[in-house]
Amino acid sequence: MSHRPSRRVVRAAGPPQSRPLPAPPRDGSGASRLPRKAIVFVGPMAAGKTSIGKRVAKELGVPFIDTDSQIVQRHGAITEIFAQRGEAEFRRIEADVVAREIAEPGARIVSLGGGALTTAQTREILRDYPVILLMTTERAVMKTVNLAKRPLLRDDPGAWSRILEQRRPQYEAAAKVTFRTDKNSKEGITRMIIDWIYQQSGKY
Ligand SMILES: Nc1ncnc2c1ncn2[C@@H]1O[C@H](COP(=O)(O)OP(=O)(O)O)[C@@H](O)[C@H]1O
Ligand SMILES: O=C(O)C1=C[C@@H](OP(=O)(O)O)[C@@H](O)[C@H](O)C1
Ligand SMILES: [Mg+2]
Repeated sequence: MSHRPSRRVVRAAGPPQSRPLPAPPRDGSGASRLPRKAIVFVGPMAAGKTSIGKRVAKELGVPFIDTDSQIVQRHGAITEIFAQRGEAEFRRIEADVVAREIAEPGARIVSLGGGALTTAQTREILRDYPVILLMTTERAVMKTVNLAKRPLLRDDPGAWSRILEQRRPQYEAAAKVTFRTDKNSKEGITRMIIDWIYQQSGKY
């Protein structure tokens, strides 16, 4: 039977802290304390999955994979895929890329697109993975989001909240832990996530 770690929600609150990023353990056990499989970032559009995922991977010294980037490399711009082939075809391509990247052995960070969990196959595969949900607010997103790259928001930025409410149950069911990216600096969030990953030692 697969091991199902208990869910824990970390609500980032309070002022940004100045503690440095956690150093890898001095006994050289850092790598052995990491999961031997993908650590997966999920969450709504522009919550920070790509940017925080990249930082966490760099700090841990493990590969970083962004499934949207993989799709763009193989199939061209996401806006073009949506416009010319439709969202259903995009989801099919996305599900294949996610399945392939998640199946690679060894510690690595895999950041998904915000709609990846709308595919049942992806939700099922992720049940036994350390899945980190990044959550934010429409207010915070509207300050930072690059609308040109996100076809679902481009013509209707207010769709962010409506889409989030539709998907929230899927995000919450998949998440083993949640971090708020609207309440902390990128460095602070990165540090908390790395702490959490090391706390998972031996679970995955
Ligand atoms: N505290 C924060 N955490 C994460 N992202 C932040 C934060 N503050 C600002 N941002 C910005 O928000 C945007 C998030 O975009 P991105 O990482 O592409 O999100 P996603 O991959 O979830 O769509 C980036 O431009 C990032 O620089
Ligand atoms: O939420 C979504 O349906 C989407 C999110 C995007 O990724 P980000 O969440 O990284 O912006 C990208 O996959 C595509 O535009 C569709
Ligand atoms: Mg992204």
